[in-house]
Amino acid sequence: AVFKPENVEDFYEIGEVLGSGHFGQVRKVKERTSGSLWAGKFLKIRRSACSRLGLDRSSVEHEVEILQAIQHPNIVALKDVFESRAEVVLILELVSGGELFDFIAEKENLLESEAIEFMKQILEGLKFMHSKNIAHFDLKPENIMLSDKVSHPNIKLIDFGLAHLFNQGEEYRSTSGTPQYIAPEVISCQPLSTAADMCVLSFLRLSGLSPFQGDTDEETLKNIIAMKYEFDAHYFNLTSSMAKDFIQKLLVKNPEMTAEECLLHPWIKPITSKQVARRNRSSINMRN
Ligand SMILES: Cc1ccnnc1
Repeated sequence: AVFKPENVEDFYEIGEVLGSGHFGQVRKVKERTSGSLWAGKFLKIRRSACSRLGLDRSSVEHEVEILQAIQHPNIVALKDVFESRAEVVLILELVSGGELFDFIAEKENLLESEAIEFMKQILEGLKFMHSKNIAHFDLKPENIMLSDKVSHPNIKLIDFGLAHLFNQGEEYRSTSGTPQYIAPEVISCQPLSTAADMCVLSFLRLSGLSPFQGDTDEETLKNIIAMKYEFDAHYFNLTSSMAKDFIQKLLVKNPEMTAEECLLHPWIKPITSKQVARRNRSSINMRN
């Protein structure tokens, strides 16, 4: 893919750092013509095959290809791509509501109705991605952001650096990801699928916890393989049985539900008014 060879600063005024990660930096940028605000993701590109620093260009092309393939209200939008000598800059939709993680952490009790609203939006984004045979593979609280700082923000999935587009019938193995949020099949090197995105998701949303958190990374990985987790009563005593049922159906080696099926689960899509009432009475203890 050819990216714009012009200098990004001719078109955008570079602002404050918003975040940084394995890839490089994300900075707030202002488009000079319109004054509109965006997020510039500055990726260092390897200059030579043997250098370890930076990303190789093909992985950046891959991330661009994936972002161009999925335009959805719950997935960060890609507007433009610039390339200079050693850097590629993705101009992304500015997501300024912070991480869902922090929003949840600040809450004493997250009402199940609030958790469900977040879950629904995440599932809509995942359902759309999975319908295009794309799995995120690095789904964790830091990569689930909120569109803006309002009372009912929209979910935006970001950072598709590890995402993968499945070609028909292709088997894909990867051991990248973040230890405490990795799905079991990733660690046991089984063929991956979009189900990996589903596995840890629900538990996280409800409690802001990684269900398998061990004292060290290998301890955590062992827990995941053993699928050893318990509903720590301290956190889940008030959670409705529907919510627990929802989690139990997902937090298994082969998650029983796809994103699409999750959206139909009674916890998310209540059938009767009684179910709605029961849900609104319960809340979820947040990790304190
Ligand atoms: C960190 C980030 C990424 C994408 N858009 N806005 C902010």
